[in-house]
Amino acid sequence: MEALAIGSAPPRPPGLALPPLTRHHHLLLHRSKILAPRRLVAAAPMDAAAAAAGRGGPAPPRCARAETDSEDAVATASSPHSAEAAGAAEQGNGGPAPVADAADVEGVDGIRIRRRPVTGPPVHYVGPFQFRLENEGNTPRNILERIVWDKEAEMKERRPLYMLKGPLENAPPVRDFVGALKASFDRTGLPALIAEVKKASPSRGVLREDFEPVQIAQTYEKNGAACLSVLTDAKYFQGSFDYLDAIRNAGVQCPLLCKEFIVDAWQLYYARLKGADAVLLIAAVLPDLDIKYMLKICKILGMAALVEVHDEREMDRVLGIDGVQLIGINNRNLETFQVDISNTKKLLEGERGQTIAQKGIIVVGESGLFTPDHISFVQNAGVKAVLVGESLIKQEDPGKAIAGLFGKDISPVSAA
Ligand SMILES: O=C(O)c1ccccc1NCC(=O)[C@H](O)[C@H](O)COP(=O)(O)O
Repeated sequence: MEALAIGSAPPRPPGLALPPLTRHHHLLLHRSKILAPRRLVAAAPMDAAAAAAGRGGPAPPRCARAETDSEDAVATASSPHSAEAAGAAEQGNGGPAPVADAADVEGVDGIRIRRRPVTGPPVHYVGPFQFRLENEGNTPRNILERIVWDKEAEMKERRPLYMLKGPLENAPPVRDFVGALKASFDRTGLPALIAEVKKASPSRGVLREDFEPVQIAQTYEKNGAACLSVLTDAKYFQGSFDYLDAIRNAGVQCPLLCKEFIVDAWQLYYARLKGADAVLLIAAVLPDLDIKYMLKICKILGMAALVEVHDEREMDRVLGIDGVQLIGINNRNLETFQVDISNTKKLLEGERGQTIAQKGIIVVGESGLFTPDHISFVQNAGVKAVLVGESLIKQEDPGKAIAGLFGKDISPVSAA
């Protein structure tokens, strides 16, 4: 592993040498006056002194910059190429914030998820209450956007990066995630299994009440999983970063994917620190420059990156990025939650499939795989690996369920 580019002394050591993204400058992008459709969504008692003085109480803490500019709704996006302008805006020396339409953001960066909640119209004060109006600007458009907005808020609470330096030096050695997938495919002739340690999900609620992550990981490994995917998001998936080191410390050898909603390079370092061998980068969430930047950090840390796409546009973006080894095609529609495994086939047809083959990229079919027919279908479409959660985790013994999913025993013992 290359030396980590992390310095040692607070508050921001020169050796930290992280590219600008870690500071997450957020470019003001959207000067929207669109207030409709309006809906009252929140009421909170106003600051008593302010009420007595006949003025509004303190503005909610969210998105402070926007609160100071109450006429403007702002959408923000995080990307290195926006950093310069946003940095100037943050320091108050850049004049008016650059203005662009939310649609332009998608057009330029290709991301579908707005990267920070816009605030919409100002708070209204009525007597001792303050009201916030719900509009398209301050309401997540889908579950992924909601998760990502919460994740960005979560990031504000994180420990500073320099505090990870010491523990990172003692992180367990990285395991070869891509190598394990290839070895499994060569051994079985079937898509390598990334089995997901997943207690709950936004679409299905709690999947397994008696959730013992270590036991589940052990039975997955014993029954032929090549790698494991560990959900670390607490709020929506009831996951935990602690599951990563718990599973490793229990002696499980399968490389581990940290299944997180990554919006900040800090999460990459933390994932490694907790024992991850790979991370998920979601193209709907991350602009190309962020993906490139994060791929570089993954390389420095020795981790693999599974870059996830949902549609042709995201696939084309990702195919334009050098150094991508693994592409995950997610069959779950983010708006409706419906899974349609023909999405995998659609995205691998024609020129895209050829480019993927030429580049030697391994494609992972993700979500909604329940039967041997499903596995055959995505294998015929061109995947070399599958990421499976629900159909295994809901079974009494999730490990034994692997043979049912593949239509045969794929455990290493069966091959011996
Ligand atoms: O699983 C969800 O409900 C979900 C909702 C919003 C964003 C992501 C979501 N899932 C993450 C995944 O990618 C799946 O856990 C993974 O592909 C396994 O899917 P499945 O086999 O269908 O459990």
